[in-house]
Amino acid sequence: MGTILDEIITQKKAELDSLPSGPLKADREPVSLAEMIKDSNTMAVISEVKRASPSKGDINQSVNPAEQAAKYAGGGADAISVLTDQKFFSGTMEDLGQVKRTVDVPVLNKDFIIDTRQIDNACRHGADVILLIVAALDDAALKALCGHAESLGLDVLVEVHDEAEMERALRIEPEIIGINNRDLKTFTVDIANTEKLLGKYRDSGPLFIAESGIRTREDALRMQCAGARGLLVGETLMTADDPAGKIEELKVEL
Ligand SMILES: O=C(O)c1ccccc1NCC(=O)[C@H](O)[C@H](O)COP(=O)(O)O
Repeated sequence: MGTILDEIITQKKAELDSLPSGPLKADREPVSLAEMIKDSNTMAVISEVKRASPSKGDINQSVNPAEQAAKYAGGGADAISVLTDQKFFSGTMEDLGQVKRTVDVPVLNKDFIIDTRQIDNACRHGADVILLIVAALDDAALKALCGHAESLGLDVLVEVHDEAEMERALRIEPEIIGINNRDLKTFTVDIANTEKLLGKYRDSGPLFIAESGIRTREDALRMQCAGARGLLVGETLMTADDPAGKIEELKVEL
């Protein structure tokens, strides 16, 4: 039986031919996530708009993405991540556009990108950063998609979960690597995964972001001690009574 990632990628392939085409916004100047992280003296908190997920089902279906992003920005979010996959996460590209029109910080299109047409579409909707998941791509595709995004002025967050993926990611010399604490095959979440990988790779060059399962200031401190420069936080913020206050709690000093 295939994994959820296999299912999602199959769906993405089926959607490719119906993606809109047309001009890219040639005059726009994407905001750099890497520069934002480098300039910050606290952990960068990439705050996610996430209505639902395969592991949790409904999280916050009634959210207004623009209002949520404004709350995040008010709490000092360094970037906003928008999950745009419709079938598995109940997101849309329109969510991304709304968020981009609301905030000044970099906006990440969090989706399952396997083709340059998805990157073009992300660019059209105002993305500053795209995600490339190493587990979903072979080496040639990873390199080509990264190059395509960079040619459009977009930053790339390259996501890994284990050592083999880290070795593959490092070969393309990315500026930012996200370590996902969620195993996309089993849905097990353990923030010790970031500690384990950074124990070996923290001085290998990229800026590291700890992704998934971050709930408390103590978690943030653990990630900071491990060598991460930022956090990607979804469910904790989407279910918080006071998302801005939660972001302030997670923004630990470096
Ligand atoms: O969240 C899931 O269930 C999921 C399942 C399959 C592929 C990706 C998935 N999540 C995407 C993410 O990486 C997270 O939304 C992100 O890291 C935030 O995680 P969390 O703070 O635990 O909501």
